Amino acid sequence: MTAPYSPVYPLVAPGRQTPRVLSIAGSDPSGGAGIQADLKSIAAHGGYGMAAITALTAQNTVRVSAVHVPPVEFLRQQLDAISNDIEIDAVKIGMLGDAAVIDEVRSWLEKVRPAVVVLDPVMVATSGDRLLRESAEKALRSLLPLADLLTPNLPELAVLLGEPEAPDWASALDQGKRLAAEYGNTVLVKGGHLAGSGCPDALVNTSGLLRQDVVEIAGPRIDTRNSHGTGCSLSSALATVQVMTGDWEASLREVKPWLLEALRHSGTLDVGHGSGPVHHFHHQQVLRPGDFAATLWEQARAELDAIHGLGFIDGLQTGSLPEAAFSYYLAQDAIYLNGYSRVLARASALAPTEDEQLFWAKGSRQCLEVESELHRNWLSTRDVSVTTGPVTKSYVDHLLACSASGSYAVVLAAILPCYWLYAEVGQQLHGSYVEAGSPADHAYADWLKTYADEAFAEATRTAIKLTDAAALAASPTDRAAMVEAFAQSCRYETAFFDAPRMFS
Ligand SMILES: Nc1ncnc2c1ncn2[C@@H]1O[C@H](COP(=O)(O)OP(=O)(O)OP(=O)(O)O)[C@@H](O)[C@H]1O
Ligand SMILES: Cc1ncc(COP(=O)(O)O)c(N)n1
Repeated sequence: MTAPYSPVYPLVAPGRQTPRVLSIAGSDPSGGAGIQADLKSIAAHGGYGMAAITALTAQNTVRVSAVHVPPVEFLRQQLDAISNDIEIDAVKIGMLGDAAVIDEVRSWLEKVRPAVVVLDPVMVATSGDRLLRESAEKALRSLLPLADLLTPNLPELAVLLGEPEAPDWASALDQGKRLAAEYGNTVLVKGGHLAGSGCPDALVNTSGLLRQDVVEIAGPRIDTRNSHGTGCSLSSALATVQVMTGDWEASLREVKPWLLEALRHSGTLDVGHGSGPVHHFHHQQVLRPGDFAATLWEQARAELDAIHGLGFIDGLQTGSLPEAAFSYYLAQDAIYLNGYSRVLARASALAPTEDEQLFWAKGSRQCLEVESELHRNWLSTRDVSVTTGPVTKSYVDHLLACSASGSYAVVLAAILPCYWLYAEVGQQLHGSYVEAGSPADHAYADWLKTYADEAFAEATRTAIKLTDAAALAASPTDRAAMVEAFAQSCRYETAFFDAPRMFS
């Protein structure tokens, strides 16, 4: 008899695609903590969120002004309504309020036995207001054995052990080990309440469930006061991801970087005057027209500062630039324009509309016209080498590589700095020449006059607009490649202006 076929490697990833996650917690009407944070966090990790409300709070980012705990019979009705109909993959428990609520949740857990239970033993809000009656702390301890993962912050860890709060990370880990051993589950020790530049978290389990008793995951401390709801968001995210990975360490490794970004982007939400919420959906931000160009401009501006600090630009402005340096620059520019023209032609070939196709084709043609103009009017009268310089070669190679392997959007991002930085530098140089009274005896007067070309400024505005529009239509991966291609071209622009320094 042949053995039933079983694949060597699972063809389908383990775990559910859309975990059904229930939050049993309090309501925060300001949306930063409690069930509101849990539902956002569950959704942000691809779960289907549900919520049974234990308590209603009146709170905002500054304080909790009132707490109302509805009759526990109603909590039982909520929990039964859910579990009588829906299979629950994971439960996250947050604010419980009082001992009667705890007892109700315990008897429901004993009956339903969900596969994943994460208990965040919420006691005191970030604002300092109590969310669990002191008299209920003993009852809370009786709930701990029913959880797979406990996520106390340092003051809560201390209360659960009946000890003073850990003064440092080493003692916190020690307390975590004792709590894990006492209740036979995994404890997440969180570094949020400690000082220092790092903010570590550690999973602790003393019964061999993890690869070692303490698995620490380091992380930076984000400089923000917006930490309202981090504990809620973290515990519900872990419950969700655990259904998919079945491994606490893998889950924490996925969730922690997300939480860090959620903290980093919290300021953009601009919610409240106190400790604001984190940005749960920072990774799904909608890009509006102009946003991407604004991001690129931040990079370009930094590069412009570098360009304006170059001896070449100063020499061109004052007229003190050695003739040999200027000639070298012109010769390299002519070589560059030939390669650049080919890349613009590639953009034209990839363009999604006829207008765009025409725009880039026109640009490509103009490059060749400017190249021959450089030879006719400037280079024919000078004794200058026509060898391709190293910077010119690298810059053109970078552009050709982007045009060979990149999408339309990436090609545009690589092309753009030549328009944008050149237009900005040109405007500035021309402006200071005019400000100085347009001196006719300036060594580079004829050249500086060419910089005031409004047609080129207009073409630059169009190139920026088209790149921004291409970014809106691009995938996040392509957008990241655009940023990289743009940054690289910016660096080459600076290097290009700096290359003639060997003649100075
Ligand atoms: N400033 C910060 N920078 C980076 N991570 C942080 C910061 N503050 C908190 N965290 C992280 O947020 C999570 C929650 O940690 P914390 O110790 O603040 O728990 P908590 O007090 O239960 O949260 P809450 O503020 O919601 O009550 C942990 O993963 C912690 O590392
Ligand atoms: C309903 C509810 N649940 C939990 C918290 C704790 O969150 P934080 O400590 O960030 O205030 C809260 N403030 N409100």
